[in-house]
Amino acid sequence: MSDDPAASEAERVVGDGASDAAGAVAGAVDDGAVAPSDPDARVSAAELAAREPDPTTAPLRLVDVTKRYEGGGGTVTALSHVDFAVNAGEVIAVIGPSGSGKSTMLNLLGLLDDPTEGRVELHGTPVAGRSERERTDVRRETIGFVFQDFHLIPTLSAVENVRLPTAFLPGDYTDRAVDLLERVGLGDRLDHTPDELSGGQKQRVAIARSLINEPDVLLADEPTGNLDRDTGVSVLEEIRSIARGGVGVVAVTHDDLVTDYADRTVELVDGVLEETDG
Ligand SMILES: Nc1ncnc2c1ncn2[C@@H]1O[C@H](COP(=O)(O)OP(=O)(O)OP(=O)(O)O)[C@@H](O)[C@H]1O
Repeated sequence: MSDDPAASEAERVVGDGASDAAGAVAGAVDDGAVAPSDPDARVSAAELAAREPDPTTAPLRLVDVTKRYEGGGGTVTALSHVDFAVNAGEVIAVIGPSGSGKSTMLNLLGLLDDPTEGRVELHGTPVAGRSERERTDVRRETIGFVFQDFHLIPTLSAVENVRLPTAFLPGDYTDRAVDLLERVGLGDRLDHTPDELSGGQKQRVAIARSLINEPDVLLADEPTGNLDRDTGVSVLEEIRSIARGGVGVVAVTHDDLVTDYADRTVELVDGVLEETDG
């Protein structure tokens, strides 16, 4: 971690990995239709991904994961034998009542905590056994984070916020940050600070920032929690478009709007994961 609070915030929420994000994001506008020559066979990329998920290549996967917390009040089983794979191109909503294990699941997917039993796999490779440094690197290279309250640095402009995770890397990522902001419709707000942006615009900046490392998976914690319905819709359209570009998205939510936009919804009930019809 850096002593610079702005850089530390960037490390906390997105890490500093970098490769060519712009190309992937530029390609994320297609809505995923394939096989156009046969309309009856037309199917979205997400449907394809969801239809035949290959666990051995899923970007991120929980395998028979149980998570227990030991505390003053005894043992709490927050997750029980959870199997879950995030496939490229799909948006998955995770719902469930308070205390059902959603945050615990998101922390495990974000490699921020370890399961008590079972394993977390990245592209078929277990995460366990990696050093903290390796884990941090792999998190930065693989996973983007989006939060309900955006986690933007108030003193920095939109461009500076987006390129912040690359602060420790050689080279200048300004052009890429600009590309990403244009991609999310903020090409005319590049120099605005967060307090000069609407809630939806702030979330778009946060989404652009989450993509600067070209992640395979986007983990979103209540991404529409602070947005009105119309703004939520436009942010969800953006998230779905990003997924169609090949990113797997997991959104923990209480918002029915998110489940409307999800390709599938899973529900946690007392730490047990169930697939729903939604
Ligand atoms: N560090 C901890 N120590 C002990 N128990 C914990 C800890 N973190 C979570 N728990 C317990 O694990 C269970 C799952 O918590 P979690 O935060 O994952 O639920 P949640 O579904 O995200 O809830 P909410 O919707 O209210 O945020 C709860 O019973 C909670 O009290």
